[in-house]
Amino acid sequence: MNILIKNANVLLADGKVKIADIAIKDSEILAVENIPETFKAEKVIDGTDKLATAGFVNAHTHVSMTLLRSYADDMKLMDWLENKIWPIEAKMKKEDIYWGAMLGIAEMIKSGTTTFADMYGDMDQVAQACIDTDIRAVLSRGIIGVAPNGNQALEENKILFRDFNNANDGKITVMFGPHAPYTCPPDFLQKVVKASEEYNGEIHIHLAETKGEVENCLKEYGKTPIALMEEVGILDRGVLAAHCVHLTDEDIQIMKKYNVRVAHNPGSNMKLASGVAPVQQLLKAGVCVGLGTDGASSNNNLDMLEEINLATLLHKVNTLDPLAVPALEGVKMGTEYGAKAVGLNNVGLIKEGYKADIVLFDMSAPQCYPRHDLVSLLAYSMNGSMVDTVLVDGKVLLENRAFTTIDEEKIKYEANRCAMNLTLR
Ligand SMILES: CSC[C@H]1O[C@@H](n2cnc3c(O)ncnc32)[C@H](O)[C@@H]1O
Ligand SMILES: [Zn+2]
Repeated sequence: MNILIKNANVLLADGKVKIADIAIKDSEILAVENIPETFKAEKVIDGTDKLATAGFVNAHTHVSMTLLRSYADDMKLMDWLENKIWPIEAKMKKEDIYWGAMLGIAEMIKSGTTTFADMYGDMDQVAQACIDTDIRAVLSRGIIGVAPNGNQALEENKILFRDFNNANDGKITVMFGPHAPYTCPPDFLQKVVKASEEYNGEIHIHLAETKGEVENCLKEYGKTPIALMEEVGILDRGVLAAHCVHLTDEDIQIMKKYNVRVAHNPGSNMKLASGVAPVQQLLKAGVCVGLGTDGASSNNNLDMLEEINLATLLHKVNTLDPLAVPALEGVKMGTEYGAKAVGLNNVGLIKEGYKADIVLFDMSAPQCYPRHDLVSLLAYSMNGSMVDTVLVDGKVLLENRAFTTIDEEKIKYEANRCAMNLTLR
């Protein structure tokens, strides 16, 4: 379908905001500003008083964990995982994964996210939710190598790859998802490397999230998690690494050498008291850093604009440098860099030839005045509930804050029913 977005404040690829039109042909942006006279729109969207940005890329989440939102708070990572999360996840059925994913996807679309990278079990259900909502996603089957079903989980990741890589008109891609070095020992990770070579798939993994993880890794293997991944061959495969909080200077050099892409999760790292990732050093070293929410049980929402805001603030207070992660850098981490981090080259910018994944923010609220600097307003003043219109792959999924294709009330009802049943099992 040909769509014309008219007269919007457009955040352009050079970081400047200009009033412009955007022409969309099928799934792609045909032109920005200089629209060909021959372009005939079948639908016109009025962008007056709206800010148009590329859709946010949530570079690391576990979307079905929306069912566990507010279930276990104020705990450290391993206590949270071992004593609350893993026991209840063991009771989750396919239906729970599906409706948890539908709820999370609805929340993400409504707050401007158009792509997410996910790692969980029963990923065929998450893939189905992506197909039913038409969001873009990079899916991996989370694999706990030390669990009795570790080998089976790896087989399921292969099946996920076969069934869903490039599915839904290319909107779904698949990676391999070994959970972490502390749940996947080196001999198991070598099997993952082999599978990723066989399928030509990249790897999504949690790395160096807590001090305890790094200390244990040094004790057991004499190497940091990053150095261990280099030794095992994981880094040769193309890696999306979640967290990367506790890094040495040598780790950062290794990450740069192998082009490891980072999903920084400031909200989750703060809530689980994991620490502050060295984002300024990573960016300075030329490492690609995107942003993620992590799951809704450690955040506790999937609002990427909040994550952008947290990233811009956290690194200033941590380094005592007001120039740490400026507004535009935060927005790029949530869009352009996030897209690269999850392995998508034509996503994350409003630019000719890029995928038409576009968000229009309603700028009518009092906190959008005065308009000295719209990027500043986006990073420091606005919030996800100002999202008015969302397009993914040139299709309008949200218009006037309402879904065009999915039933929000049904999703909330079913997800709540699943969550309540789950706690009774
Ligand atoms: C095996 S599927 C993925 C697995 O990861 C768990 N998880 C959620 N958040 C985190 C985190 O911050 N660090 C490590 N693991 C996390 C999730 O509950 C699933 O069990
Ligand atoms: Zn995670």
